[in-house]
Amino acid sequence: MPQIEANGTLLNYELSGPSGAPVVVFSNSLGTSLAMWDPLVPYLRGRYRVLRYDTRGHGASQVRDTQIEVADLAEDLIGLLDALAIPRAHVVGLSLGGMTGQAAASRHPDRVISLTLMATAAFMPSEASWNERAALVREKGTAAIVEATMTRWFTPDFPAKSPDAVAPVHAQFTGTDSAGYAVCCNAIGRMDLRPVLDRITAPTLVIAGRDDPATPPAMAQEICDGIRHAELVVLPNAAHLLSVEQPAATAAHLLGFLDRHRGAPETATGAVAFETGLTNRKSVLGEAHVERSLAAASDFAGPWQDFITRTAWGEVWGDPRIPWKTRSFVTLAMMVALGREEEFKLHVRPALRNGVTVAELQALLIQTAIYAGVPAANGAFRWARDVLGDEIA
Ligand SMILES: O=C(O)CC1=CCC(=O)O1
Repeated sequence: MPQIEANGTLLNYELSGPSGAPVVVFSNSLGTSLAMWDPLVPYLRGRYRVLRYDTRGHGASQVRDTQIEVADLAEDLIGLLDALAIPRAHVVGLSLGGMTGQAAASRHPDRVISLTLMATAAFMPSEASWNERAALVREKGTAAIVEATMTRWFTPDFPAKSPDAVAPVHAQFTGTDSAGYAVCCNAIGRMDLRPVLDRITAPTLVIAGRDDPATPPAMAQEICDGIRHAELVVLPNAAHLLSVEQPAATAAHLLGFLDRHRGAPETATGAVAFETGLTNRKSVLGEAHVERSLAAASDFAGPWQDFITRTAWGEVWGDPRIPWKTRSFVTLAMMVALGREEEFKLHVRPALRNGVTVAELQALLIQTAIYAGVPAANGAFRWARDVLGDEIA
């Protein structure tokens, strides 16, 4: 993943999605990385251009062991938009990321199309307790507090029920640099964003986890009360890391909100440059496959590759009115109905990358039996097994 200098700090970031679509920038929580958004991002693929980055001192971004304030983290976010020549974006942040979002939206209202604040607070006392936590982590590392943290971040039954969702978060936490974590704790301890909330003009969605002991719904209500155009959603069966514990519900609220404040015309993309199509094609089908296809194209097939890249991948997959997850469903269903084994197999893994789950794939193939016939569905189950093997057992 690339690094870029933003506000004097090297930030690790990832930018993907149709180049004409509005940008949604995601800011992570304390002790995680941009990978914390993995369960949520597939819901947006193809409909929005997703920018995620590691907060400084986290993930693969630069660690700077100097005193900072939450305002500095906000300037990092704005600096990242500057460095990538993005004039305005939808800003989404969870916990520390939500504090960064509040600070960014109050300091730079003209850069924020909309603001989504998840499991966060404008004020989180006490300073002394944050300084104690910072000192403990400096001395013993994040591993010393990881179990207590996971207890706050997820509802009691979730880790046993969904170990695959919790394991990456656990690893991100223990992999976080001690100094990077500690300076952010000190900044949270000193933070009080309550007096600047009324400077936020962007429409704001605040999402709280009903069972979050770290930033309970009362803190979300306090934010809502301070912002002019804010709406509150309290998610059941969710603690602090609500986008990991309840990705589908979180995505439904987020997408509904973003779509209402989209900030881009709802029109087809029309003629687009080859480069735009190439970006989408690689993003969906994978870089290696696309490079192989282009390299294998002779003088005879070259113009065909060019046509497919510009039209199928630029104009059609690049039209943000239909999310890539939906396009994957439709493509797979059409390939079953037409009996196109090669193209079906090509689209199975991209569909999973676009957020289709194995359970949804199974349901889709059963549905094809109704509309395309039992033999077609029968073949498709075999093709899916050929591609996914043990993964679908
Ligand atoms: O560490 C926690 O449990 C709560 C928290 C505060 C800021 C953040 O990002 O997480």
